[in-house]
Amino acid sequence: MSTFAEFGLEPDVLQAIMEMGFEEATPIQAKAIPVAIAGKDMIGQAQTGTGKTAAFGVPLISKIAASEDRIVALIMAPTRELAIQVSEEIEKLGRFKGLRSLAIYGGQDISRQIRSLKRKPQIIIGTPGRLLDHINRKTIRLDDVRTVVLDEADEMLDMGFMDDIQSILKLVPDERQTLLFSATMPANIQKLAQQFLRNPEHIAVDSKLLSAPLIQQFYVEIQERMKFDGLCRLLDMEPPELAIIFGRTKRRVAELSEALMKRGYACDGLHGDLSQNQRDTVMRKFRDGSIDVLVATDVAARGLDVSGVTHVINFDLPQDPESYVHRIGRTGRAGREGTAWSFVTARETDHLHFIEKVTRHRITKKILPTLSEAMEGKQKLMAERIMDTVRAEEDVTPFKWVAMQLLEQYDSVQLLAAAMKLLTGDKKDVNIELTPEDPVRGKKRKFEGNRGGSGGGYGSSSGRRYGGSGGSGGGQGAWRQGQGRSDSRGGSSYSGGQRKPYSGSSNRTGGNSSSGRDDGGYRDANRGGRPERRDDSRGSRSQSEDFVKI
Ligand SMILES: Nc1ncnc2c1ncn2[C@@H]1O[C@H](COP(=O)(O)OP(=O)(O)OP(=O)(O)O)[C@@H](O)[C@H]1O
Ligand SMILES: [Mg+2]
Repeated sequence: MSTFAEFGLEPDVLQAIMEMGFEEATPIQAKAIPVAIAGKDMIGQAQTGTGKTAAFGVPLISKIAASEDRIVALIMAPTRELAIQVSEEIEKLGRFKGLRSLAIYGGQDISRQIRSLKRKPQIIIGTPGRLLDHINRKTIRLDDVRTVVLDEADEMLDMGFMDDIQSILKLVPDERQTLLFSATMPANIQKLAQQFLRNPEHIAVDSKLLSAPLIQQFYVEIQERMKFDGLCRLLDMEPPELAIIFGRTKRRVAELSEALMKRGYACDGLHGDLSQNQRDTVMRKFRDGSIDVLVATDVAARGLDVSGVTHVINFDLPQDPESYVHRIGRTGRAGREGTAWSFVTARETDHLHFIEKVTRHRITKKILPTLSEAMEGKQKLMAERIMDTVRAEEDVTPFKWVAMQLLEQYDSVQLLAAAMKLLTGDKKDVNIELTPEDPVRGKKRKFEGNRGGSGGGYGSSSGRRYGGSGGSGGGQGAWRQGQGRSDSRGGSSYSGGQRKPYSGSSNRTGGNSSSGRDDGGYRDANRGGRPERRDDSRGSRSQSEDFVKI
């Protein structure tokens, strides 16, 4: 099973899939779509970045009639950014059917959402806190819901949404289909599944491998106070196309992004203390390439799909192995390659080995690049940019006269070197001091990973590897995105990153996550700093278009 046509989808849905540039189904899609179309409950597990959204999105869209004027499908996701992203994918999938969907999340003006609800969307994609808010206000009724999807269900539980999810699910008729998706399935998910899924089919791809071959994983042993300079060296040596740097706490993220800006990097921070407007702006800047470095708490660890992320750097090690997998899974998506670096202090080496053990992946130790290696990397990049401009025969006429004058007076090498120094925006002399973080202390718990599949059991799936040697259905795991989705962002300043065209083989998986996130209430997973606050429901507005006709 490899092409979407084989699922017997209606032409409107097939056309949408083609326009999105999907040529072949990914392995999880190949397995999950027929089961979901058959109406069965399902627990779907596959590595990060392998198309789980469409795996539930395609069957969901297929089942809804455009004439429907009630809410018939409900998708729950842990964070606002994820709710928005999933709703965008659902919107694309349903475009030609003329369905309506609406993202409902905290931090956005509720009366605006209420107005949008009057347009009778058939599909709601929401974070649990705000959903419950609407249910209590009777602005959302779930009486007609026939399909429920829990995306990143383990994370929602981790964030303390169990009660909210239970309250919501109790209001959905029993005669429904429930689908649960994540890259990782820790033990607590079983509880939820037992309670709310009926004879679920366990669909897993490569469940034995929690590793991610398309993501190169490295770690550096480093002292806490050396981390910042180490980070700058890494960014200089291997200039990313886009990079996400994870910090443990909101304070950490705020300090770090400010420090990087001071040193001349195009970066911004994302954490739960920002208003929805600010969060939207940061994400937009990252997606369109006006910044290349996003510093974030775990609010960005789950599900976020930004094409062109070549590097993930764990400035602070995450608390859970699952979180590690989800974090690094922000790169190496849709068959592309990526690189993950983790900073590990001496007292955290045991924790790193625990992560290695759970993810069953060796993380290679590396030594930080020296100052001159880092400088060389940066200079190479500058040279490339200059050469690109020359090769592209860009019009530099207005600069030529002054250039000639300068060349008459000064040595050409001296001149070019000075110009490059200016171009690199090097601000190494800016003094930066970050508040130190305590070393991470792993939760003492037994990891159940994704081996906990009851019944059908995840392990029983043959663990077919797609791409590489294994091939998926049509061979060589050739699923990839065509032109339908932009994967190069115009105007991005970097070209030195190592984004490579899709090359197949990929296996990865994830776990749950730790620190701060979204949605309602508080959550204390951030040691050594203020915990990230979840702030779903009440609050500011968002400028993003929240209602999409699909
Ligand atoms: N069949 C396909 N062919 C090519 N690209 C695809 C296909 N299906 C999905 N994609 C793309 O792959 C990327 C990752 O998809 P998605 O976000 O659904 O992954 P995921 O499995 O949910 O990852 P995560 O575990 O991080 O949430 C997206 O950009 C999506 O558009
Ligand atoms: Mg996902």
